[in-house]
Amino acid sequence: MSKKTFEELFAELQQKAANGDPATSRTAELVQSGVHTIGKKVVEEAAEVWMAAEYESDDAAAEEISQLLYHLQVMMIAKGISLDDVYAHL
Ligand SMILES: N=c1c2ncn([C@@H]3O[C@H](COP(=O)(O)OP(=O)(O)OP(=O)(O)O)[C@@H](O)[C@H]3O)c2ncn1[C@@H]1O[C@H](COP(=O)(O)O)[C@@H](O)[C@H]1O
Repeated sequence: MSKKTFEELFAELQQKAANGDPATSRTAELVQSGVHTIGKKVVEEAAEVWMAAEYESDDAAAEEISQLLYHLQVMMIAKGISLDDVYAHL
Protein backbone atom coordinates (compact mmCIF):
# COMPACT_ATOMS: atom_id res chain seq x y z
CA MET A 1 0.00 0.00 0.00
CA SER A 2 1.40 3.41 -0.91
CA LYS A 3 1.32 6.06 1.78
CA LYS A 4 1.32 9.78 1.18
CA THR A 5 -0.15 12.78 2.89
CA PHE A 6 -2.88 15.00 1.50
CA GLU A 7 -0.29 17.71 0.81
CA GLU A 8 2.11 15.30 -0.91
CA LEU A 9 -0.64 14.01 -3.18
CA PHE A 10 -1.64 17.58 -4.08
CA ALA A 11 1.95 18.47 -5.05
CA GLU A 12 2.19 15.28 -7.16
CA LEU A 13 -1.10 16.02 -8.91
CA GLN A 14 -0.04 19.61 -9.68
CA GLN A 15 3.02 18.20 -11.45
CA LYS A 16 0.92 15.66 -13.33
CA ALA A 17 -1.55 18.35 -14.43
CA ALA A 18 1.28 20.58 -15.65
CA ASN A 19 3.57 18.01 -17.24
CA GLY A 20 1.70 14.70 -17.38
CA ASP A 21 0.64 12.88 -20.53
CA PRO A 22 -3.16 12.38 -20.67
CA ALA A 23 -2.47 8.98 -22.26
CA THR A 24 -0.72 7.71 -19.12
CA SER A 25 -1.75 10.08 -16.31
CA ARG A 26 -5.34 9.90 -15.06
CA THR A 27 -4.86 13.32 -13.49
CA ALA A 28 -3.70 14.94 -16.73
CA GLU A 29 -6.59 13.24 -18.56
CA LEU A 30 -9.18 14.50 -16.06
CA VAL A 31 -7.82 18.06 -15.98
CA GLN A 32 -7.88 18.13 -19.78
CA SER A 33 -11.48 16.86 -19.74
CA GLY A 34 -12.52 19.78 -17.55
CA VAL A 35 -14.67 20.75 -14.59
CA HIS A 36 -17.88 19.11 -15.87
CA THR A 37 -16.26 15.67 -16.14
CA ILE A 38 -14.42 16.07 -12.84
CA GLY A 39 -17.62 17.24 -11.15
CA LYS A 40 -19.43 14.08 -12.20
CA LYS A 41 -16.60 11.98 -10.73
CA VAL A 42 -16.78 13.95 -7.46
CA VAL A 43 -20.49 13.24 -7.16
CA GLU A 44 -20.03 9.55 -8.12
CA GLU A 45 -17.26 9.06 -5.57
CA ALA A 46 -19.26 10.88 -2.87
CA ALA A 47 -22.14 8.46 -3.42
CA GLU A 48 -19.73 5.52 -3.23
CA VAL A 49 -18.39 6.86 0.10
CA TRP A 50 -21.94 6.98 1.46
CA MET A 51 -22.81 3.46 0.28
CA ALA A 52 -19.55 1.96 1.54
CA ALA A 53 -19.88 3.70 4.93
CA GLU A 54 -23.42 2.40 5.32
CA TYR A 55 -23.13 -1.11 3.89
CA GLU A 56 -19.47 -2.13 3.49
CA SER A 57 -16.37 -2.56 5.64
CA ASP A 58 -14.40 0.29 7.17
CA ASP A 59 -11.54 -0.57 4.81
CA ALA A 60 -13.83 -0.31 1.78
CA ALA A 61 -15.13 3.02 3.07
CA ALA A 62 -11.58 4.28 3.57
CA GLU A 63 -10.73 3.36 -0.02
CA GLU A 64 -13.76 5.22 -1.36
CA ILE A 65 -12.87 8.23 0.81
CA SER A 66 -9.36 8.23 -0.69
CA GLN A 67 -10.87 8.28 -4.18
CA LEU A 68 -13.17 11.17 -3.26
CA LEU A 69 -10.22 13.13 -1.83
CA TYR A 70 -8.25 12.45 -5.02
CA HIS A 71 -11.04 13.77 -7.22
CA LEU A 72 -11.56 16.82 -4.99
CA GLN A 73 -7.87 17.63 -5.41
CA VAL A 74 -8.15 17.21 -9.18
CA MET A 75 -11.09 19.65 -9.13
CA MET A 76 -9.05 22.14 -7.11
CA ILE A 77 -6.19 21.93 -9.60
CA ALA A 78 -8.52 22.27 -12.60
CA LYS A 79 -9.95 25.42 -11.00
CA GLY A 80 -6.61 26.82 -9.81
CA ILE A 81 -7.72 26.61 -6.17
CA SER A 82 -4.81 26.12 -3.74
CA LEU A 83 -4.68 24.18 -0.48
CA ASP A 84 -4.44 27.51 1.37
CA ASP A 85 -7.59 28.72 -0.42
CA VAL A 86 -9.43 25.76 1.10
CA TYR A 87 -7.69 25.79 4.49
CA ALA A 88 -8.75 29.43 4.87
CA HIS A 89 -12.31 28.15 5.26
CA LEU A 90 -11.59 25.37 7.76
N1 LIG B 1 -4.94 8.49 -5.77
C1 LIG B 1 -5.24 8.33 -6.97
C2 LIG B 1 -6.57 7.95 -7.40
N2 LIG B 1 -7.68 7.65 -6.72
C3 LIG B 1 -8.59 7.35 -7.65
N3 LIG B 1 -8.08 7.45 -8.89
C4 LIG B 1 -8.76 7.23 -10.16
O1 LIG B 1 -10.12 7.06 -9.90
C5 LIG B 1 -10.57 5.78 -10.36
C6 LIG B 1 -11.51 5.22 -9.34
O2 LIG B 1 -12.73 5.53 -9.76
P1 LIG B 1 -13.69 4.38 -10.26
O3 LIG B 1 -13.63 3.22 -9.32
O4 LIG B 1 -14.98 5.05 -10.47
O5 LIG B 1 -12.97 3.93 -11.61
P2 LIG B 1 -13.58 3.84 -13.03
O6 LIG B 1 -15.05 3.55 -12.91
O7 LIG B 1 -12.73 2.89 -13.81
O8 LIG B 1 -13.39 5.33 -13.59
P3 LIG B 1 -13.99 5.92 -14.92
O9 LIG B 1 -12.87 5.88 -15.92
O10 LIG B 1 -15.19 5.12 -15.30
O11 LIG B 1 -14.32 7.35 -14.57
C7 LIG B 1 -9.33 4.95 -10.47
O12 LIG B 1 -9.44 3.97 -11.47
C8 LIG B 1 -8.28 5.98 -10.85
O13 LIG B 1 -8.37 6.20 -12.25
C9 LIG B 1 -6.82 7.82 -8.77
N4 LIG B 1 -5.87 8.06 -9.72
C10 LIG B 1 -4.64 8.42 -9.30
N5 LIG B 1 -4.31 8.55 -7.97
C11 LIG B 1 -2.91 8.92 -7.58
O14 LIG B 1 -2.59 10.12 -8.25
C12 LIG B 1 -1.22 10.12 -8.58
C13 LIG B 1 -1.05 10.48 -10.05
O15 LIG B 1 -1.72 9.52 -10.84
P4 LIG B 1 -1.70 9.67 -12.44
O16 LIG B 1 -2.15 11.03 -12.75
O17 LIG B 1 -2.58 8.59 -12.96
O18 LIG B 1 -0.25 9.46 -12.86
C14 LIG B 1 -0.66 8.73 -8.24
O19 LIG B 1 0.01 8.83 -7.01
C15 LIG B 1 -1.90 7.89 -8.06
O20 LIG B 1 -1.71 6.91 -7.08
